[in-house]
Amino acid sequence: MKVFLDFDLTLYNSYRIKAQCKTAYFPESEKDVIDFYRSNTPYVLLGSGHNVILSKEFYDQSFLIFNGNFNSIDLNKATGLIEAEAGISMLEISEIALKHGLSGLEIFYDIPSSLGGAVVMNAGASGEEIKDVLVKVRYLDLVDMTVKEIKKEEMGFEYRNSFFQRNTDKVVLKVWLKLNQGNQESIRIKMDTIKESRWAKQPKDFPNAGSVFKRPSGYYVGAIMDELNLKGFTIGGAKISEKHGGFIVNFNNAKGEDILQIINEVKNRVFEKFKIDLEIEQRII
Ligand SMILES: NC(=O)C1=CN([C@@H]2O[C@H](COP(=O)(O)OP(=O)(O)OC[C@H]3O[C@@H](n4cnc5c(N)ncnc54)[C@H](OP(=O)(O)O)[C@@H]3O)[C@@H](O)[C@H]2O)C=CC1
Ligand SMILES: C=C(O[C@H]1[C@H](O)[C@@H](CO)O[C@H](OP(=O)(O)OP(=O)(O)OC[C@H]2O[C@@H](n3ccc(=O)[nH]c3=O)[C@H](O)[C@@H]2O)[C@@H]1NC(C)=O)C(=O)O
Repeated sequence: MKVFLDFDLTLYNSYRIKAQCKTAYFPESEKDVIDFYRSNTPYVLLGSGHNVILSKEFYDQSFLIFNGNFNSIDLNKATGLIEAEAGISMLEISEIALKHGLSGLEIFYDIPSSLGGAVVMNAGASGEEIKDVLVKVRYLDLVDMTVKEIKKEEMGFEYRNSFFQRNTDKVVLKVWLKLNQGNQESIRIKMDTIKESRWAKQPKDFPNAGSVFKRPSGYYVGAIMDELNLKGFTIGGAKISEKHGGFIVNFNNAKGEDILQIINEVKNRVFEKFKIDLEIEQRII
């Protein structure tokens, strides 16, 4: 396992917020992950850092960062079963599925995430979610430091919610997925089409971490921002994207605090006008 002291986290969070941690660990195997939890507390876990707001400039905690490592994968083309470690990126795994003519991960081609992070929050787009292809998960239970397995049916998946979202003392180590035999050309077309439509709608020009809030029942956050005239609303180096109101972008050296202040203001104004209590999707660290 690689270990770094006084580690700069700027390139490890997709908002590109400048922050440092005292120690950063990059595991390469399940043993590395378990060893880390045996010897280090308190801690922060980052998959690929695409769903976090770093609220502090310096962290005393140790960071365990997967960042595309801890990514071994086994694939059985005949059965469509994939067994992969939690650190693999969804981009990599969707490209491997494509190469083997397996369908089911096309939407994840453009969802920046680790496999573990995607399972934790039941990531999805275009009406599909990771739960649709999930079979089971192997995880480290920090309560008794044992490794356990849980089947999809026992994970109580909901929109952007899962057993792991509700139990943050469990660490996803390995994931089993079941894909369908497909046609390589159709898989490629679906991947490209979804990516194209997302790039047309979402801000890709400034660092961001996707949707800030969950969709409130019966509403779209972007449409609410239009109605409240909040697009472009700026605090410090952060602003609500003019392109998609559901995103906050870092356009000029934003601090985590800038993003949190925008969130606060948006929550207040939305509650005032619509009596909706917006729920944050991103993790504040
Ligand atoms: N649809 C879209 O376009 C986008 C979606 N996203 C979503 O955001 C998420 C980003 O994933 P990722 O970048 O990996 O997440 P992050 O690295 O941003 O981690 C976010 C939190 O998830 C938890 N977590 C991550 N990995 C694990 C794991 N292996 N086991 C247990 N908990 C874990 C940790 O919380 P804790 O330790 O507190 O449990 C962590 O603080 C995905 O769900 C992705 O789909 C992000 C951007 C755009
Ligand atoms: C980006 C994420 O996921 C995204 C995912 O990519 C897209 C596409 O499937 O659907 C969700 O966004 P979303 O609810 O904003 O959906 P979109 O399809 O982008 O927009 C919904 C509707 O709002 C309208 N809209 C959008 C933006 C805007 O500024 N104004 C506006 O009116 C659009 O025209 C559309 O009719 C996911 N977000 C959540 C929280 O559910 C993420 O989770 O980080």
